[in-house]
Amino acid sequence: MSLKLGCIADDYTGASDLANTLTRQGLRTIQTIGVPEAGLALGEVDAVVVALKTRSVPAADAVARSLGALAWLRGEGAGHIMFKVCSTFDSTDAGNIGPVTEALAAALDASVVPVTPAFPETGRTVFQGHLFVGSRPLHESPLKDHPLNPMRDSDLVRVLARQSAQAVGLVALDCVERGAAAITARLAALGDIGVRSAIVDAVAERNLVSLGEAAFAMRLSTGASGLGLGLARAAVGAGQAAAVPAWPDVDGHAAIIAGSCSAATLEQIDAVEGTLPVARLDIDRLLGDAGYAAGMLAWAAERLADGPVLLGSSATPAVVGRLQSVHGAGAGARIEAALAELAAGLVGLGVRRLIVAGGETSGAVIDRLGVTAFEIGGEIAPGVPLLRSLGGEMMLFALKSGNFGGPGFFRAALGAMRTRK
Ligand SMILES: Nc1ncnc2c1ncn2[C@@H]1O[C@H](COP(=O)(O)OP(=O)(O)O)[C@@H](O)[C@H]1O
Ligand SMILES: O=C(O)[C@@H](O)C(=O)COP(=O)(O)O
Repeated sequence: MSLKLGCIADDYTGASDLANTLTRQGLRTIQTIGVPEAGLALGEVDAVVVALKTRSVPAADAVARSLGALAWLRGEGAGHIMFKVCSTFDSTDAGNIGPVTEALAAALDASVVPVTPAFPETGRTVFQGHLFVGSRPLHESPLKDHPLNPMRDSDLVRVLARQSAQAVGLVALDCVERGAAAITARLAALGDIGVRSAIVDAVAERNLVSLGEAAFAMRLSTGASGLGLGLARAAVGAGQAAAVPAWPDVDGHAAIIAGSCSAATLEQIDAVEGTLPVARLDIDRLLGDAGYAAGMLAWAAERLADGPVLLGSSATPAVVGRLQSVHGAGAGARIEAALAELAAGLVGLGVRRLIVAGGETSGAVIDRLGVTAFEIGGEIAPGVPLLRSLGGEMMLFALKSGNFGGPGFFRAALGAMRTRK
């Protein structure tokens, strides 16, 4: 069976966010972790989201892995390829959104690539090429303090140009409001003057539906879940019922691992403190004391039979800054690895329902646990679905983008996983 849509996501929470959007629009969607091993039975699916952990790796690695995913998706007959990036455009001047978009475009012989991180449902809108998070421009939002990709420029044409070899243009809102044909014409005109990728404004779902119609007729597009909504609408047509599977209960303990330092996650941790056991990890000891993690697992083991526990490295920008100056630029990757070991320890203690906060953190945890693919369940919060692992022992997951979800997210996720306490 040919795929209507083949997607390459630059992190695992982003992949589940997109898979959630496609599923809600009626596309039967599977999320795989990396390029699947030969022999994975895809079943009857319309879309596959290949999750990579390429947002913060060197650009050459991100390009090579993305091209590997592209080759596999083309082998499955994918009609349109979407490169899923963060709705806050998380990246550095060295990449990886520009280099990967250009490499995919070259491989597909695509003309101009439309690019938009707009996702109005979660407050991300793009106007005159400038990205807003809620009412604030990106560079004034909490993303300015991200531990790995601090976002200090809201002008996405400028941001993308700095990481692209070829010219970047803009499809402004006045054109987008005129609909799909106008967008197509503007992209063609930009292509004629040598532009190879273009930021597309979008402030409302209707803009994304128009863009999706224009983009679906092309070979490649780059964006966040809002673009996925538009593409899915073009693929299935409006009004398709979202299929939410009814899954049998999964036995086993429940736990939360938090590695995101985003403002939303910090608030979510505060919200459950006092209602369930919360361990705010001592990062100096986590990175420097070989016995510390075993001690934290013993702490969890004493409590899991009574209900969910949370272990988190999450900290405020001031604390993150101090830890980075003490432990160096590799602190984030080392913390991710330590959290992944803790997650494996928790699974060893019988945890089968696991919530992970943070995109890079989720990548490290899911890789460590060896999960290879997910089915998509009900939506817990915009951009965050319930996931069920495919193959191996069945577990339920929620991989939460650091910035997503309201203060009550963890309770909502535990409820969706049917935990009793
Ligand atoms: N206390 C801390 N100090 C410094 N870095 C941290 C701390 N806790 C977590 N990190 C790192 O910050 C990064 C958070 O990124 P990520 O997990 O993608 O979260 P988000 O979804 O909020 O972007 C990870 O590399 C993580 O290991
Ligand atoms: O598009 C989004 O905002 C998310 O899907 C996403 O990619 C978030 O990344 P993390 O904040 O690193 O989880």
